[in-house]
Amino acid sequence: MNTTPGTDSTVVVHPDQDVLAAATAARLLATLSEVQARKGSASLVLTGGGTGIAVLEQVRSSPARDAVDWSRLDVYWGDERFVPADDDERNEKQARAALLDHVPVDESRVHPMAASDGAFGDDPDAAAAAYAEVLAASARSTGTASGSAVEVPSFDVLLLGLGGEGHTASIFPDTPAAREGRASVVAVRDCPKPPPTRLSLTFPAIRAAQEVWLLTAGEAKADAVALALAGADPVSLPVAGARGKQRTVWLLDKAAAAKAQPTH
Ligand SMILES: O=C1O[C@H](COP(=O)(O)O)[C@@H](O)[C@H](O)[C@H]1O
Repeated sequence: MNTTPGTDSTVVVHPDQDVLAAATAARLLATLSEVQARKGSASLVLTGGGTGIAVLEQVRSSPARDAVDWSRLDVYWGDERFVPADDDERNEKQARAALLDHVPVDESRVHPMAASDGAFGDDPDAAAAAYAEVLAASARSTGTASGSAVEVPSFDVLLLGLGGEGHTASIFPDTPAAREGRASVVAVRDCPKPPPTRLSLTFPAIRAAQEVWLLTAGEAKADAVALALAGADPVSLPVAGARGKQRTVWLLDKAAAAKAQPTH
């Protein structure tokens, strides 16, 4: 199926989660190496979640892994669980175990969000403000995304997962984060999915990315996918509000795509 819910949106459906993860890893390696060939370096925003981490594991084991020059890649996160640095729930910890500890990234170009036992202590608002400043500083050195409402880099590829209730990054339905229009990063409390306290990019930051890729698998996501592709309100279904400046690509398995309406 290949639907076009917005001008440059594409839906790609794979038979199952294993094929989805392997094909998305190949797509990611090809895209990042092409961006590096064109611009010299590339930037990637990582997601947590089952499919996002499975993609990183597939990148790690790919024979084409070194098509990307890992030392010329800036790495950011779209959201983080605000827990101690060594907590297994941390998106950074999972991404490092899946990929980043196994490739020669330049640590000065890897930009994790703070942990709850880090420099800002147990203050998620201070941690969010600090990450906004990290993004603003990167934007000042590499160029702010044109037309962006917030000062963030023009991310080349931004990966997102989604929850069955419609959250993406850590923007949950009907929350202040879903209405945020000025900040690039916010603290999120009382999340319905644990852990309850998180940090998240906002819609203006997500929409500064050139390409947004929405990755998900399984029938538990099918209703949210179908509603988003049908044009749901992003406040009540945040994943409907995630889009890239150039492209928005939905990368799904059959079960997650099962309720979506193809346009051709
Ligand atoms: O908590 C989170 O969940 C979502 C989706 O995860 P999944 O395991 O249901 O696919 C993820 O996108 C987000 O980054 C993460 O913090």
